[in-house]
Amino acid sequence: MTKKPENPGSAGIRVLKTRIKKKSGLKESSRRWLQRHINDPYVQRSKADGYRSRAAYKLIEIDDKHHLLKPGMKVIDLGAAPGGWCQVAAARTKSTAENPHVVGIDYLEMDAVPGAPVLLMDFLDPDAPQKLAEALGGNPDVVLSDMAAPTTGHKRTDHIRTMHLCEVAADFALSVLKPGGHFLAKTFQGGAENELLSMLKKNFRSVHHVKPPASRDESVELYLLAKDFKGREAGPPSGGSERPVDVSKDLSARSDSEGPGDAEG
Ligand SMILES: C[S@@+](CC[C@H](N)C(=O)[O-])C[C@H]1O[C@@H](n2cnc3c(N)ncnc32)[C@H](O)[C@@H]1O
Repeated sequence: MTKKPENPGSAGIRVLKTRIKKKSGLKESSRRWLQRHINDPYVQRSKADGYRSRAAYKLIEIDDKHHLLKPGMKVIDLGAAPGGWCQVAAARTKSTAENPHVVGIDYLEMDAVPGAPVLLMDFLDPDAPQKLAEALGGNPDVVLSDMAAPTTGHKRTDHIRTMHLCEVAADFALSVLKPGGHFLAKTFQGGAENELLSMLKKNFRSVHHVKPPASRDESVELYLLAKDFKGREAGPPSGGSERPVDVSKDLSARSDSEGPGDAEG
């Protein structure tokens, strides 16, 4: 009888476990992080299912509930590496290597995902919007952003940087989305995001926060989901008179579970 080949994911987890044992010099906090990572059921599942990241399940869970991705849709994935969201978006929109309609961008190199070419560049580079439009060959139906700024260890700084990425992503979505399109972006709880929410509410028919089960309870991470873009003829993105938005009301109104704590990567 032939021996069943070992799942490459299980091998990876075994290597990590050995490293934790061997690296007695590892800082306690890093040891705890690694231990939590390898014991995480989503990490184990992602290895078994062939996903590049546990983050893939966040998009799967959000899409299962809110129905954003459909076959044939054009999708832009901001902050794509290592590629979990690209894999999910390509599979659900039926984007293929021959006819790709999912395009990602990240400044970190990653292995190619069939059906989802990824631009190796900083999204904050002024040329990025043009390059993304060229690579996609038209306007997207969905703009996804899982971008997170590299952590500095200073929570406030990390928070401000990631919120800035979310705001730039929202401006981009407003300038490229097709009418009826959707925008999903990582954000953090407790930020001064009234202005952003107000701008999204003017331009989309439904805006709320979601916290998929795969997003760790102890993480301040949340996703902003803006559905059904009204279209650019609805007026300039931040034009008109602004009305104050009660963020706490918005958070409690969302349908998914939530939990306070640190940001997750
Ligand atoms: C949480 S990871 C994304 C995980 C991804 N959704 C997945 O499923 O594999 C965040 C990514 O955002 C990228 N990122 C952060 N700032 C960026 C920027 N200015 N331009 C491009 N990518 C950026 C990081 O390099 C990182 O790979």
